[in-house]
Amino acid sequence: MKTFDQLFAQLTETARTRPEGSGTVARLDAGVHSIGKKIVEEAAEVWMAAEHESKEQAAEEISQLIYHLQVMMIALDLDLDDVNRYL
Ligand SMILES: N=c1c2ncn([C@@H]3O[C@H](COP(=O)(O)OP(=O)(O)OP(=O)(O)O)[C@@H](O)[C@H]3O)c2ncn1[C@@H]1O[C@H](COP(=O)(O)O)[C@@H](O)[C@H]1O
Repeated sequence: MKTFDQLFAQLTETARTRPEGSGTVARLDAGVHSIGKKIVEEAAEVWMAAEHESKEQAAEEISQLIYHLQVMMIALDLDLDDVNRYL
């Protein structure tokens, strides 16, 4: 289990060190267009799970959406403060 900030720190480090086999590195290399499509897909899965599936499944889909949003943040070279200032 990890928090939002801990995941962001991990993904930032992954982007810096580029370990072999990392899905995050592959997503970053695929670029903003590809990451954006994945965000839209995961957002739809959150919606469907919220309406038609269990709370547990909705929570899992929400976690995946958060992951892809963080990948987009890193692709755009945004850090947590860049986003937090609008919360
Ligand atoms: N939290 C996540 C996470 N959430 C979602 N995903 C990815 O997003 C996909 C979303 O699931 P889908 O049901 O859409 O699966 P899919 O249709 O097969 O997706 P595609 O792989 O085809 O895009 C998952 O299969 C993962 O590839 C994640 N990948 C990684 N993480 C975290 O990121 C860390 C670093 O990951 P790596 O870079 O892969 O080492 C990991 O330790 C995890 O903690």
